[in-house]
Amino acid sequence: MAFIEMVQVSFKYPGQKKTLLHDINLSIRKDGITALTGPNGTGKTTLSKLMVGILVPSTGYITLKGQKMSGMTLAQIGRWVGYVFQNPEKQLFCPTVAEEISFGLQNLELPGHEVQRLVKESLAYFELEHLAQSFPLQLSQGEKRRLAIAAVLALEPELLVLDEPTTGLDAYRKHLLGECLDKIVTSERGVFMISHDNNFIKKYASRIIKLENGRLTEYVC
Ligand SMILES: Nc1ncnc2c1ncn2[C@@H]1O[C@H](COP(=O)(O)OP(=O)(O)OP(=O)(O)O)[C@@H](O)[C@H]1O
Repeated sequence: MAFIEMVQVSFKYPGQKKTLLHDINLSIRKDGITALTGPNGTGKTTLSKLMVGILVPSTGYITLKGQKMSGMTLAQIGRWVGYVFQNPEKQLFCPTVAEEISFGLQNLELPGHEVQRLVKESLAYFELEHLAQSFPLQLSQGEKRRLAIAAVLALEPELLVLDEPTTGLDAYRKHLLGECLDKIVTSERGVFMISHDNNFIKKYASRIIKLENGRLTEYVC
């Protein structure tokens, strides 16, 4: 069964004349790394926001684990699907880097010592230990992106959706991110990423889809 299924989805922003996405049929399984690419402004971010319930289709419907997403709250969807925004500042809101990672874990009601262990592990993996007590919005762009990814990943979502995750990362950190995505896939979870980074896509994606003029095309890797 597909993890997320988009069926005949079309989308138009309120107040806009033009329909942005037309008759999208897309099945996302919980395996491998799917990359979504395509020209600027074609609606990739919009499509990803529909996939995670932030936006609602104008026509058509989306299912998550076989259930219609329209009947679910964002909190219910968020238990299974993690979303990392294109602009990491949109999701950083805590007073310190360490709290940014612990916030979601505390909401899962894990014991305190387990939260501390997971935060320490995340900080070490994303090389943010020296910034643990810093104010997130004062970090560099690359550090903010690493923190946004770390905070979502710590929650171990079954599907991780990332919008342009390599922006602001140097070659070494892209390599670490790629390894991390590979690890997610080997633990039977899935990754869906929007990216213009062709080298990164070629190296890590197992499936590439392209959005152009509001319609999807699929390429076999
Ligand atoms: N809230 C909104 N209201 C109206 N129009 C919007 C809104 N958000 C995005 N758009 C428009 O929808 C179109 C698609 O935007 P979107 O960000 O989904 O494209 P994208 O393919 O992800 O672009 P990029 O590659 O530049 O990130 C753009 O023309 C954008 O201006």
